[in-house]
Amino acid sequence: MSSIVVKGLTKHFKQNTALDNISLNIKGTYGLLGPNGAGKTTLIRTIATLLPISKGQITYGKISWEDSKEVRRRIGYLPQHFSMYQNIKMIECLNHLAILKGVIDKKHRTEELEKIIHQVNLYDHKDKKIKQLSGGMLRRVGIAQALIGNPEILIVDEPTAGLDIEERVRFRSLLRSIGKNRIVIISTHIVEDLELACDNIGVLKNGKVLAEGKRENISNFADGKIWEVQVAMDEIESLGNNFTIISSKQINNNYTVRLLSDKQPLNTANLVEPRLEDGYLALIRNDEIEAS
Ligand SMILES: Nc1ncnc2c1ncn2[C@@H]1O[C@H](COP(=O)(O)OP(=O)(O)OP(=O)(O)O)[C@@H](O)[C@H]1O
Repeated sequence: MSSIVVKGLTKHFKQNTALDNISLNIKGTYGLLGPNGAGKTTLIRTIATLLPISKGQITYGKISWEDSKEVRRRIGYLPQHFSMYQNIKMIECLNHLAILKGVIDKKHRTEELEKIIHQVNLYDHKDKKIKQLSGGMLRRVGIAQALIGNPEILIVDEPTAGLDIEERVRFRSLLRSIGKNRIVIISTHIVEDLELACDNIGVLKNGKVLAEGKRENISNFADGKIWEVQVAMDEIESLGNNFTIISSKQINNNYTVRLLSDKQPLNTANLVEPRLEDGYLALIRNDEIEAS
């Protein structure tokens, strides 16, 4: 499978630089991670051909983004804010979108939609009106419409925003299964979304690429810097003043605190294996130190 190669992409909105000369190699299930305003949506919308390229280039095998018609045939897109007509049945809605996408033959369309709604686990709800669906179901309808035409590239922007924990977990494994035979780009600022769903990660901040690589390579940015220590509740505040606390968990009267520090924070602290979230935090913190 080819990768999407982004080279020297730059995007300005008047004085605001949303993307600053970024280069990426997007393959497999690929997570775009970055804080608010990093440039994720701008990049995603550019890859989806919704924003023009003024500087830089994007290619996929022999296909260049200059030929937006060729690119669009290969892309399915679920935007951050996805909504549909509230008063029609979900299956009718998908049928309508399939016609708009050019799946004209009725038999073929019916078969394809049936396959897709099974794939996204919505078959039992196909006759419900859109307004009767939960947030998670609606996101899955969003994926269903993006899968029409069996695109080689699927792009999803903030896929789990507004979903409860159970729906999130379900949605991540759905993305994982869909990504087996195509490129799936997932943009998010929720690290857990990528921990399970993605093999490759690009980290953006302020329109720049901070790092790109396999998930474990990103985790390794925090190698030797993640500590776990047990403290009493009143010690947490002073720890927080001196170190970056990643998480804390109450166990009986004590707390197990996970924190980021270049040096052993307390004699009782143990070094632990970094996760993706830790590597991401280490990258962001390094960038802040360098910028100050
Ligand atoms: N249409 C626009 N006009 C002006 N500035 C814009 C526009 N779209 C994005 N920007 C700016 O470009 C930068 C990148 O925004 P973008 O939405 O791509 O970031 P993001 O990583 O998706 O953030 P979020 O996670 O908050 O959605 C921000 O500073 C934003 O204010």
